[in-house]
Amino acid sequence: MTTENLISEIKRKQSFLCVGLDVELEKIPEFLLKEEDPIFSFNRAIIDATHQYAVAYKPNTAFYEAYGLKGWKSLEKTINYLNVNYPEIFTIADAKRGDIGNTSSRYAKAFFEDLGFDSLTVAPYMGKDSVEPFLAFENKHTILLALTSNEGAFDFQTKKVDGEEIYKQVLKTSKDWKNSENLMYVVGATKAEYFADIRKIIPNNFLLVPGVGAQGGSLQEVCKYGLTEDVGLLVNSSRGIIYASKDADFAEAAAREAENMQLEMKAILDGIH
Ligand SMILES: O=C(O)c1cc(=O)[nH]c(=O)n1[C@@H]1O[C@H](COP(=O)(O)O)[C@@H](O)[C@H]1O
Repeated sequence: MTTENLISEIKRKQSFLCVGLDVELEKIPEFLLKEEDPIFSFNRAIIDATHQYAVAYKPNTAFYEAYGLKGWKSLEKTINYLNVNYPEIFTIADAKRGDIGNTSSRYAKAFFEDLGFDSLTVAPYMGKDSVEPFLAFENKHTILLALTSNEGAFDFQTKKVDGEEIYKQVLKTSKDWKNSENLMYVVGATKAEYFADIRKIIPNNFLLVPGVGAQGGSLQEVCKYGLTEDVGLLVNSSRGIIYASKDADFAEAAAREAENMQLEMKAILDGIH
């Protein structure tokens, strides 16, 4: 998907919500366990109920890999379901990959070509030659970890090297990589006070912002400095939406949570235009 398509979908839906599909069998309604593929059945119901409020879905592959071959099948069925039924939706494989060049090329082929995701999360730690193989794919997006939502972000990302924080060096250095127009960045919602500085370095790139909902980040705070003219944000919530209820009404409950977030987003967008 092109960035222009993503932006027009955000404007059409008045939403920059990304729903995280982080599925654990222990957390889904018990009656679904009788289905042939409970994870896919759960995802299909969540997607059907929430798609009008969301512009993106983000399965984190850990939750599928944890169930071996069966889990990978559920992931494949989920991305196919999205691509066939909701081609206007932006899809994110959250797998946090990145390795030496020829290995990164294989990861890129797996997620962009074989599975058909629009984007993939990638760790910047191994540098330019580990990320450029992902950037080589046209109309596919590489979402580089910049400043993550967890406590451990302070172990390395905010440390200064040669007078500048490492996360800022990630933002600045990656701008010079080949096909850097295909870059988006992860910035945690729990780090809202950093958004103003981040926008000084990358005024226009899309940011994937996890950490609202279960991790306690604030949508309002993120938007204060994170929004751009083209919105420029995809705000993710996983557990806060998909586990709103463990009963028969789980999909309706998820839809209510997604709608609440969409309405809050619409109000913010109305306020700035
Ligand atoms: O790359 C991510 O999506 C990510 C980066 C980050 O800094 N923090 C973070 O929580 N995530 C992911 O975003 C999702 C957050 O889920 P909830 O806390 O349940 O909304 C999980 O899939 C995390 O792996």
